[in-house]
Amino acid sequence: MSMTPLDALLTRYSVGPKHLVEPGPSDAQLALMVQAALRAPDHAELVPYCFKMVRGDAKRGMADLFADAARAAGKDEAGAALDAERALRPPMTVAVVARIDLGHPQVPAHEQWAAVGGAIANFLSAAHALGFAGKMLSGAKVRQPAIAAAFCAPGETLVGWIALGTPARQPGGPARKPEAGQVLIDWHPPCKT
Ligand SMILES: Cc1cc2nc3c(=O)[nH]c(=O)nc-3n(C[C@H](O)[C@H](O)[C@H](O)COP(=O)(O)O)c2cc1C
Repeated sequence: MSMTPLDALLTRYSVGPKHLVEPGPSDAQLALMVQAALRAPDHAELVPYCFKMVRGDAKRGMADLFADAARAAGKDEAGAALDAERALRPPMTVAVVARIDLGHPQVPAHEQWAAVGGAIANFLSAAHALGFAGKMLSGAKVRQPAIAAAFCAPGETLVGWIALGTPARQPGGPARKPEAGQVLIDWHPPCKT
């Protein structure tokens, strides 16, 4: 039975790299995820982001960067190996890079960040609708100069990485979330004094 679009939105939840197995998405499936990301609201259609696929030999290169960053942060070889493993484990990793135009005449930075968030959410929901799972991850690594420079041009920000693959465990339903009523509230105009 296929999932309705609303089912996909209501049942998506993050699945971490430990629980992701092959297969990862095909090129055609990745293109659908990116098309879904591009449907997110985006003031003035700035597209203030891009997705960088890490696959094949690039995975090893990212693992080396992660290991070097771990050593630079004072971790021992076991810690460096653990960080390298984070790059190698998921079937596929997609780096999310933001390009926020701080001087845009109409669109302030927070609206551009909202577009980035919408794109990430749509990307993950599309992955889920296609039978995959994933998790957006960041951590201090995104600010590590060598890692940031490896993924970003000047002025860009490394938001983090989406680990992607097939979920290995039975879907257990979405993570605990607030009731809708906690975030959907009636607005009232301020009282005139
Ligand atoms: C930009 C961004 C960065 C994130 N970085 C991390 C992270 O480094 N570690 C982590 O455990 N969760 C991180 N999260 C949160 C997870 O991706 C996930 O959304 C959270 O665990 C809630 O699970 P859910 O998506 O099933 O609601 C990040 C989320 C976003 C949007």
